Amino acid sequence: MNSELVKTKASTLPPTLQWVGGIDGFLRLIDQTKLPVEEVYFDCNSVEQTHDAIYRLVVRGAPAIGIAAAYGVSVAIGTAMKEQADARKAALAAIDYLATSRPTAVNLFWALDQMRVVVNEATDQELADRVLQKAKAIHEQDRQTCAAIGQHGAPLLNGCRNVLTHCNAGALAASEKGTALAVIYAAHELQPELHVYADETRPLLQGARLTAWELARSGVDVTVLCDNMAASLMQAGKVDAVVVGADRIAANGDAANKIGTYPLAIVARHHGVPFYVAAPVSTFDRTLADGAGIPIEQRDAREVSHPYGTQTAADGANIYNPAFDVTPAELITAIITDQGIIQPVNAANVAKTIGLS
Ligand SMILES: CSC[C@H]1O[C@H](OP(=O)(O)O)[C@H](O)[C@@H]1O
Repeated sequence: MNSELVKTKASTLPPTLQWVGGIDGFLRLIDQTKLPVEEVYFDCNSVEQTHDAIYRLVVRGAPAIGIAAAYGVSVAIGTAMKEQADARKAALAAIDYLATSRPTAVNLFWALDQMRVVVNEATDQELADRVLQKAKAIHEQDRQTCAAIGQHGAPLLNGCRNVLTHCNAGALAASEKGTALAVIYAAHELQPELHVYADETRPLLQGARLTAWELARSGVDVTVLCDNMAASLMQAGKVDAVVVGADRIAANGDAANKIGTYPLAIVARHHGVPFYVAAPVSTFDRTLADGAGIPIEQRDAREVSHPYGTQTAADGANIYNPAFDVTPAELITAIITDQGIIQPVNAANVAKTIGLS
């Protein structure tokens, strides 16, 4: 996409996900596998299409896949009604099926657990309507959550000129604004000169493709760099802070995020650069004492060996493709949540901020 086209684009972003119609409606997603070159939509008219959209990262990012899965339960009920099948049975089967789409982001399971409660409580007559209303409520709650994360986090970037981020934790990873980018958007409103370095984030390039697209469309000055360039940038004193998202945070503050986050935290600590994680309370997994138990998604080898269909790894080579890594709490300066700032990052402060339940 040429820079002129980007400059003429509206600063508002298209909705990451939206429900179209009533209880017999469908879930419409912007197809993130096509961005930034094509702005096209992927409609989920079945639970299988919803599961596929989550697995293929048509929709991605911890909050967004939770919201998509919630709507996926409504899609399953709509299908059952059309087929005159047992809608409650279909909804419960959809919840179990959608839980198999991706293992790391706890928001997926947090959302599905809430949907299961509604499905079990609703009468037959109110089932379809109540499930859809719950999915919409989770969607709306996330809008508020992202805004709160932005407001809590912006002051931490006071005086920062250059902020580095990894992957995409923006509007495309949530309902709108996102988590790490919500902080950046809020800081940018106060400091229009704020500049962002976006790690391209191999192998799927969420930073180059999605974060740069969001920020450029939103009028935030952004520079894309290869992941292996971040260390020398910090060594040169060109990074004032790092802000990233998270997919699952253990009770002691250990945080799973896109692969490549952990080395970024090490380098940031070595160079005295503040390292912030931004995440809603729904990203915390209270059942895990530390990050050792966080399931790490292993993805298809071809994402590494044949990026975008072009073979780059030699035949006969094995491929290692974990989608996430875990950054220990002691390397995180603060966790920015919708309920406030966790700093220093330890189990006591996590429990105080997110509550124990
Ligand atoms: C706001 S959560 C975003 C989080 O999710 C991304 O992973 P993926 O693109 O595989 O869904 C990445 O870890 C982001 O930080």
